[in-house]
Amino acid sequence: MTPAPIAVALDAPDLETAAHWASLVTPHVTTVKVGLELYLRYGPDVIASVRGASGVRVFLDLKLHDIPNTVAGAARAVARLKPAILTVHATGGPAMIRAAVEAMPNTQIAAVTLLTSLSEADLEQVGVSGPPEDAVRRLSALAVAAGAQALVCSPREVAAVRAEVGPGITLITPGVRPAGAASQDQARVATPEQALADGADLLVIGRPITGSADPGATAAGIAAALRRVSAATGRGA
Ligand SMILES: O=C(O)c1cc(=O)[nH]c(=O)n1[C@@H]1O[C@H](COP(=O)(O)O)[C@@H](O)[C@H]1O
Repeated sequence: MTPAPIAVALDAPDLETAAHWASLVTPHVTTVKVGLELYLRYGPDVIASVRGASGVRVFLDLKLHDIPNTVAGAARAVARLKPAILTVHATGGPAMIRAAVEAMPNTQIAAVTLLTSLSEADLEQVGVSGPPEDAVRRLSALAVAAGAQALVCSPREVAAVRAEVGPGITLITPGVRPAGAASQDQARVATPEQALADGADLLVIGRPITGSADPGATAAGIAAALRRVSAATGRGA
């Protein structure tokens, strides 16, 4: 069975747990994601540990956000780890995004538009007013013009982003919750099936898989649901 276009967020407090989750889900998904919790605790070695023998694609989610010179240096520092994807914040602006792209020619730089944990009211508080979709579209166009090959947005905006940037850009959606699952600290969410049907190329899913009693079986179940969407729509998986 072809693995599904899912990046499992390995947000674990220790390396053994993260590596165990990775081994359970890798038969079913294309990618695992290492974020700030693991990277800040264990450093660069964490990448080899979760990649393991399977050689699964590793998405390094550091969400870099600084002046262009500092981001270029940080990107050069992690380039040797050969992650498939590295995140930067789109609000860092075009020069910062371009600095990351130029520093990591062998990694897809993914620009995070507006965090999926922010509601419309939260966005208003930080000065982003109006429908989130408008700002997400604007940041997406800016990031792609600066050389980003991938974008991170909520599944609620993915169709609008696809219309904005066309087919060649990888669209990554966290904020994914199977029907009936708690949204936890995520605000702009949709189901895996909806995210894929609306144009997502890679679904980031963490706690609904890693917090379940059997992460391997849960990942397999979501992968099967995505295959049914693909069969019906011709999209993904
Ligand atoms: O860049 C990300 O991956 C990301 C961007 C975003 O806007 N929202 C978001 O939740 N994420 C990450 O996606 C994962 C979502 O995890 P769950 O909420 O447990 O499914 C976490 O590791 C977040 O750090």
